[in-house]
Amino acid sequence: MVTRFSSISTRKLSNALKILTSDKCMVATSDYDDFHKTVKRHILTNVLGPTALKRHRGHRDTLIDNTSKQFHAHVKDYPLRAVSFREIFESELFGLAMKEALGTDVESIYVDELGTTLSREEMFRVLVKDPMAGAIDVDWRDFFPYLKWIPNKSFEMKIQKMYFRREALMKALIRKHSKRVASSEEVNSYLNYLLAEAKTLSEKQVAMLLWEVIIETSDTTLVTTEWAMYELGKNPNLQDRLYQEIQSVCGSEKITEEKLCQHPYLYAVFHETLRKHSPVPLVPMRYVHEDTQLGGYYVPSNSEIAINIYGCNMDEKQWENPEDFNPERFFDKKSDVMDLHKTMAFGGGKRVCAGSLQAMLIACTAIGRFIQEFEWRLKDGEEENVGTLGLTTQKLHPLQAIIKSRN
Ligand code: HEM
Repeated sequence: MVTRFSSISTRKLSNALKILTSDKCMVATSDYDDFHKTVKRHILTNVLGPTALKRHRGHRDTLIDNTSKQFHAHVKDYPLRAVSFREIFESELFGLAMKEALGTDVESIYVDELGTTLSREEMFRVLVKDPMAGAIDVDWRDFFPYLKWIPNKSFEMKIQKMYFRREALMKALIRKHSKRVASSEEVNSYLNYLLAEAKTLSEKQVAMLLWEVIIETSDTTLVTTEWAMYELGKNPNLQDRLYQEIQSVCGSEKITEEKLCQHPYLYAVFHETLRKHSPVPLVPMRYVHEDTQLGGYYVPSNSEIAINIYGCNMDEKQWENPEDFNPERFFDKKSDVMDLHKTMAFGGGKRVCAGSLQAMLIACTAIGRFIQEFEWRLKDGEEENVGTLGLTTQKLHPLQAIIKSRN
């Protein structure tokens, strides 16, 4: 399975397929070689570390403003019709991802290898939707390893085609935007940084690193924010409590990233969403280099073990009534903006998620703004729609909510 994709990010994805479910929370030696250290440094320096996040602040504000504008337009045009939250927010997140990776949102592009022009929607499918679906696509031979010799041509061709299209598109995007860099337009992007600072990387590696930012920015933050809005739409009391907090801190001003630290209840909603709907339910396999004793277990060297985040976050011994959505369990007036690891949602250790701060900034500001400006109620029948789909715990049925402008 690992050979279906060959990237840092898809290593993460494909590893997750070799699932070893366990009701124990296990942590062991993770694979952490020089290449991995270097690329993690690059992504933190240019995209996800605190200084880089300051540089991309304008893009995040645009994302929230654009989403809010579209919700207002929806309320004006169709006050009684449910809004499709995902359609709007997903597209704005993709725009942010493209700006961080390439310096600009891209409306369409001609791809030589495919002999066609791809629209923004098609790019989203090739770069985000298809790889997420492909990562969990089932090859029946995985269940019967002794039948591996039987060809499964249609499956292999599907995966290869997906891979080819993604590579071709990334190549086209890089070619086009490298020209802008060469013509010395002032562009603040990961592509510029990699071309200038990471000269030892191959073209393929640059494409992989850029794609990693695009897929990761577009998916998990959407999953978290959509589940939070579902829970708040379902629980008017929790929604009111959050609204009161925002009103008392912000009054008539809009909630911003600077003000987040004055909103302990908003943080509590965020953490509780990560606990109950952990977007990445399984952390990539850890490779054990040495014989190890761990939580009373003997773990021999050369084994691979998985961490079941969902299991940890829904463990009855750790959490009272784990099925309940109850932000109170995280409510702490002294809560710290950096306190992102109250749940296991971002993994842990050297391989801990590099994008946790960005995810927190976007999800909390978005949840805060959407509650500040609208009252949310689930569309009839929506409450039962709690199924998930995919490698991350994306809502199977995109959230449908009736929203009412508060002013
Ligand atoms: C709520 C949102 C998110 C959740 C729950 C999440 C969760 C995770 C988890 C569980 C891991 C594996 C950690 C481990 O192995 O211990 C991971 C890795 C990673 N995440 Fe996130 N993530 C989120 C958002 C993001 C965003 C927005 C980005 C950036 C664009 C990002 C970039 C990464 C990267 C680069 C890694 C690999 C780190 C490494 O291998 O050292 N994540 N994430």
